[in-house]
Amino acid sequence: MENVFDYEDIQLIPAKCVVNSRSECDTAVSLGGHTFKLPVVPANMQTIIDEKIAISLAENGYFYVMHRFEPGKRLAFIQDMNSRRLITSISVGVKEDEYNFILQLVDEQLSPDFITIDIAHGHSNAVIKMIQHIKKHLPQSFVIAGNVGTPEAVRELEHAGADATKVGIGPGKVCITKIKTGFGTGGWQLAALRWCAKAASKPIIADGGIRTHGDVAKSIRFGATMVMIGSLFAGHEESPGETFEKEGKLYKEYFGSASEYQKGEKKNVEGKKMYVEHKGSLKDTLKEMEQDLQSSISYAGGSSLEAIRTVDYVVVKSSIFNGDQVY
Ligand SMILES: NC(=O)C1=CN([C@@H]2O[C@H](COP(=O)(O)OP(=O)(O)OC[C@H]3O[C@@H](n4cnc5c(N)ncnc54)[C@H](OP(=O)(O)O)[C@@H]3O)[C@@H](O)[C@H]2O)C=CC1
Ligand SMILES: Nc1nc2c(ncn2[C@@H]2O[C@H](COP(=O)(O)O)[C@@H](O)[C@H]2O)c(=O)[nH]1
Repeated sequence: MENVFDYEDIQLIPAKCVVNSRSECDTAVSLGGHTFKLPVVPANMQTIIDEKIAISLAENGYFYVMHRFEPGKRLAFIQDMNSRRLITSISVGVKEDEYNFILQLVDEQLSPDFITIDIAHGHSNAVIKMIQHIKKHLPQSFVIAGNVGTPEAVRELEHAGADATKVGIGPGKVCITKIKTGFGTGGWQLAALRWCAKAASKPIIADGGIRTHGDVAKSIRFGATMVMIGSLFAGHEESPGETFEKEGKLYKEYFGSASEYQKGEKKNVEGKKMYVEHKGSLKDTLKEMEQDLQSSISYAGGSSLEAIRTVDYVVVKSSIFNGDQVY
C-alpha cells in the first residue's frame, strides 16, 4: 500500500463559498432507505449507548446502533421501539445463540430496520454465514457487516449480501488490537478507508479513530457514508458507565467491547478502560458536530455533504496540529 496517511496528516482545501450562512448547509444523509440528520453514529458499545439514548437519538432523527452485550434485552427493545414507531437498529454476534435469536425474531414477526454484525475480524466465514442467515430469514433488514480493513473483505461481505460494510480494525481509542496482535488499520485508518471505498459498491461506515469533528468531514471525503464514533461520545451526562470524581473534577468510564471489563474475564483481551472528562450533554455535542459539519460543507463550496466528497486535499505529513492541543 502506497500513500499511507491518517486523519491528522490531511487538510481539505477550501473552495469558493456558495451559501450566505452556514445554516443553509444540509448535513442529512440517507442509509437503508432512511434519512438521518448527521452522517455520524455513536459506537455500539456498552459505555456509549443504552436504550434511553437510542430512543432519544431515534426521536430526534439521528442514526443509532444498539449494542449486543445484553442479549436478553434485545427482543423487548425492538418491541418497545416498534410501539413508539421508531427505527429499530440492533447488533448481533456470530455464535450459535445468535442464529437462534434471528429465528426468534422471525417467530415474533419482528424485522429490525438495521442489523449490525459486530465482530473484531469481520473478514471471516463466520460473518459471511451470519449475513446469509439474516438475509434468508429477515430479507427486509438492512445488514451492516464488519469490521474489515481491506478491499477484498468489503467485496466478499457485499457479495455475501451485506448492505453496508464497517471499516476499521484497531484504530479505536480503547483498542489494543494493534499492540497485542500487530495487525490493523491503526495509524492509517483514513488511507484504509479510501482503499476500501474504492472497492465498495455499497455504503461504508468508517469506524474508529475520530478525534476531532473535522475528522468526520475527512471521512466523508475519503468515502464514508456514515462515521461510527466512540470516544468523542463517551463521558456525557447521558452516557452509561460509572461517573467518578477526582480532585473536584468529574470523569466517566469508557471501555472497549473486547476489554476485560466487558468480557468479565481475561481471555483474548483486545480492549482497555479509560476515564474521560465529563463533557456535559450529548445533545450539545451533536449540535456542535452539526454546526461544524455545516461549516465543513461551506468550505467545500457546496450546500450538502456531496460537496465534501470531491473536495481537493493535501497530505501534511508534519501534522496539522503544529504542536497545538486538540482542545
Ligand atoms: N473494531 C475493532 O478493531 C475491534 C473491535 N472489537 C470489538 O470487541 C467486541 C468483541 O469482538 P469479538 O471477539 O469478535 O466477539 P466475540 O467475543 O463475540 O467473538 C465472536 C466469535 O469470533 C471468534 N473470533 C474473534 N476474534 C477472532 C479472530 N481474530 N479470529 C478468529 N476468530 C475470532 C470468537 O472465537 P474466539 O474468541 O474463541 O477466538 C467467537 O467465536 C466486538 O464488539 C468488536 O466490535 C474487538 C477487537 C477489534
Ligand atoms: N480493538 C478494539 N476495538 C474496539 C474495542 N471496543 C470497541 N472498539 C472499536 O472502537 C471503535 C470506537 O473508536 P473511537 O476511536 O471512536 O473511540 C468502536 O466502534 C469499535 O469498532 C475493543 O475492545 N478493542
